[in-house]
Amino acid sequence: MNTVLNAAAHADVPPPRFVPGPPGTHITIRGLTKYFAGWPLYENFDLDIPKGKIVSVFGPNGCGKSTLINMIAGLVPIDRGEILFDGKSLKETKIGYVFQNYREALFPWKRTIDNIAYPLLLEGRSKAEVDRRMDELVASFDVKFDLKRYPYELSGGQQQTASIMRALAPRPEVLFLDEPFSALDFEMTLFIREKLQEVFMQTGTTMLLVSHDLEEAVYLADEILLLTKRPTRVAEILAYDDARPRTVETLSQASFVAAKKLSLEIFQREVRR
Ligand SMILES: Nc1ncnc2c1ncn2[C@@H]1O[C@H](COP(=O)(O)OP(=O)(O)OP(=O)(O)O)[C@@H](O)[C@H]1O
Repeated sequence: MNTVLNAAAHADVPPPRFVPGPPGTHITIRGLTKYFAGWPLYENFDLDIPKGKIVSVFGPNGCGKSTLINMIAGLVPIDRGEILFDGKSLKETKIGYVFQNYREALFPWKRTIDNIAYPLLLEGRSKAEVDRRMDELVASFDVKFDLKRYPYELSGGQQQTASIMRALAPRPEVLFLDEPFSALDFEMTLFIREKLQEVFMQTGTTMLLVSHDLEEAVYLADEILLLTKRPTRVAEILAYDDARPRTVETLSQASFVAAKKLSLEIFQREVRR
């Protein structure tokens, strides 16, 4: 009886009116709800992600940073809600994804060059188009290693470089990066961080970056999205607008130090809550 009454009451509630984001919004998330094992991770979560910016996602352990980008990228199904890219669905949007674990991301049976070209072949590009795009990518990444090698013959940093090149090959509208540096040594982290910044400055691709390292999250970001503990909400969105290219000098600039300090304070406040 109760079920029937509840069902009728539910049916009477009109779905919330879709409210678009402010001008400059790329990704609009409305009413996003996701439960794991009966527990809410996100409940009626709204967010506007700006176009042509790098947004770093930062928050307490297990608050759902990876799940958030995975839901936006369509890798994890959502229970309820709507996610639109410039008003379009995910199916109508070209995206790229860089995984933390590059060792499992590249096809081991394909040469590195064929891994990178793979999404272009999936799109049905001609050989001439693929060759042209590959030349551009090699030039823009200033690749010094042999792309004819298999992934397992490359260093971790070289493999992650190849993963990023593959993700960028089809010129995605949005690039998702889930802790892309966490399996790299310090030298490679610096190298790939600079490459990403260069690519961003060349292309203006919207990027969503999950990072566990606050310095790295702030360094690359135009916005730092700080999340609460679960059920996860937006704690705050901080703008960080130091000029690019950001360099080693940026790290000691007052504006950078202030953005990092404020992010840390919000993070600590949320962890203690
Ligand atoms: N497939 C799943 N089944 C059940 N629970 C899951 C699943 N995926 C994620 N979770 C849970 O959802 C929560 C958020 O996970 P997620 O990996 O998105 O968090 P995160 O903020 O990226 O974590 P971390 O800071 O540890 O990297 C965690 O409590 C996790 O255990």
